[in-house]
Parts: sequence; C-alpha cells; structure tokens
Amino acid sequence: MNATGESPAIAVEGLAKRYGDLMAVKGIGFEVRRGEVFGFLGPNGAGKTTTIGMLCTLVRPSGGAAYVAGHDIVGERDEVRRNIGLVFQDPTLDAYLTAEQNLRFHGELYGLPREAMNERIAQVLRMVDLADRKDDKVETFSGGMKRRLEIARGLLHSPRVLFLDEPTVGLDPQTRAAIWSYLSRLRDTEDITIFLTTHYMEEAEYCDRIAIIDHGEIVVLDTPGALKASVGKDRVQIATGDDEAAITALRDRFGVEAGVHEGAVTFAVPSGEEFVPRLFAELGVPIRSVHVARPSLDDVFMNYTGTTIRDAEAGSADMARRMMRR
Ligand SMILES: Nc1ncnc2c1ncn2[C@@H]1O[C@H](COP(=O)(O)OP(=O)(O)OP(=O)(O)O)[C@@H](O)[C@H]1O
Repeated sequence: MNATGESPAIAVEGLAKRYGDLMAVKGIGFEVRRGEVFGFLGPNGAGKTTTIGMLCTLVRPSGGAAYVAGHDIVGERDEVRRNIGLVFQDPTLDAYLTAEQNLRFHGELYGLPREAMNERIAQVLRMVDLADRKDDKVETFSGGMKRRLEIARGLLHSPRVLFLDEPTVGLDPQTRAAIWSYLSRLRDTEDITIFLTTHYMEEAEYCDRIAIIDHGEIVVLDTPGALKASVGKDRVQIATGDDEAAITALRDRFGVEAGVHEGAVTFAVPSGEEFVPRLFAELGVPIRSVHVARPSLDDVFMNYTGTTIRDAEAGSADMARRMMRR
C-alpha cells in the first residue's frame, strides 16, 4: 500500500539477475502506480529486456522480489500471467492467419468467454484502427500494422498491466507517432498501467515517469519534466570564426568549460538568456550564431551517466564486435 491507500501496479525490491559472471540487473527497486505510463530508458544492454522478462515471469530472478498487480512474480506466476499483456520485440503473430483469427486464438488461450469474445475483438481492433483489415492475413500487413495488431492482442484479455519491450523499434517516425497516439488513448479508455522500455529519448517524453537504467542499475527516476529541471542548466551552442579562441576566452573570462560538439562550441550555463548578451559584449571573438536550448532528456542522460545514450550504444556495439572477433 502507498500513501493514497492503493497498492501499486508494480512493486520491485532489490531485483537482480545474474548471467554467469555478468550482473545484468543489479538489485533495482521502484514502484509503478496504477494507471501510470512508466518508461525504462537506457542504451542497448542496460538490462531493460531482462527486467521486463523477470516482471513478466519469463526470466527467473537471481535475487530480490517483485509484485505485479499484487502477485509475486516467482510464487504466483499464473496469477501474474493472467493479469498482464505482452508486446515484445520479436513478433509472434501467425502470418498465415487473419488479424481476427490471431486475436481469437489468443482469446481462447486466455479462456475469454465466447459471448464476450466477438465484442472485445471488435473493440481492440477499433482501438488500433485495424477494424477494416480484420479479415486480411497478417502476412499482407506492414511492420507498423503488425505492431498495432500485437498491441490489440496484448489488450484482448483486459490485462491490468501492459508490458511493451521497445514497442516502436524498427518503425518509421510516422508509424512510431501513431503507436504513441494509440498508447495515449489507452490511458483514457482502459483501466490499465503501461510499462515500456525504450532507448528513444523523444519517446520517454510521453511517459508519466521514467527510470534511466544504465549497466543494470537505475541511475535516476522521476517525471521527464522534473528530470530536465534537475539538470538546472541550459545548453548554449555558438558558431564562431575561431573556436579555439572562443573556448579559451570562455574559460578565462567566464570560468565556463566548453567543447566542440556537432560542429559548434557548446557549453552549459544556469540561465542561457541572461548569459548571451554578456557573451556578445565580452567574448572578444566574432560570433556568427547562437542557439540556446532548455535541457532535454539527452542532457539528463548525459548529466547522470556522463555519456550520451548514442555514445553508450556505440560503446556496447564496439564491445559486441570485439567479443565476436574473439
Ligand atoms: N540469456 C542471457 N544469457 C547471457 N547474458 C544475457 C542474456 N540475456 C541478456 N544478457 C546480457 O545481459 C545484459 C542486459 O541485457 P538486456 O537484453 O536486458 O539489455 P537491454 O537494455 O534490454 O538491451 P536491448 O535493448 O539491446 O535488448 C547484456 O549484457 C546482455 O548481453
């Protein structure tokens, strides 16, 4: 129970997973409230899929405990499974069946009453705008349509918690936006909690709260707004005639450490708007353009992990390549 007297949709305490010598998840703890859209944000290999696998009862924890919809993920696996819907990275639809047949098959597995089945199938197909394609075989669907059908299937048995592992990975930006509009709509129409993983910063913005996970640990957890505010600094980028001279002048005259990122001299200051007029007056190096930005989730990630999510992913890809060569 929490302060509002409601038990959380997900409660996690010291949850850990070891694979041989590797601690993939290092004793994490958090709570997800009922009705929340909660995101796990982190680079490839951070431990997101392993965590979601444990919460869904597919991966056995090495330590700690977790409760989903009030049920123990180790001691009450069947109860947990009845109360959750899954949308995973690897598609598991039957391509040679129609959209409706796929849903019906799933509904039967979950023991949905026959009388309720037709109405619920129609309802979930409407939710993801696939009602008019219900009699088409899945093999004729685009990647985005398949993902939408998987979401519909995950919702069919009215789960209390819907788990989505990277729900928009591999989709084009327009389709990704459409998936997010369906997920946002769900929040209004169903009594459901959504737990998802992503490595897209811009998608984390849609979540009520996010946990940033890196190397198997939760680095920080809060609303996207509070996380951005916690960085407390604006990012200023200037294009100059002489970057080296500008960096030296910033250090000597303003005590600000700058570097060149994305082709511009870049630094962080508490209030960009107040700083820019002083910059023009006192830098002593010609400035061609100035760009001031409020902190983004990229800055949050950088602030708490010391790296950008892209660099972290490039690093893990390098590591994977090195492992392959051995
Ligand atoms: N079955 C397994 N056996 C051994 N190691 C594993 C296994 N599953 C995951 N790992 C390792 O655990 C770590 C965390 O992996 P996980 O898949 O949870 O990360 P992730 O954040 O979900 O990344 P991705 O987005 O790439 O799936 C990685 O180092 C991975 O190689």
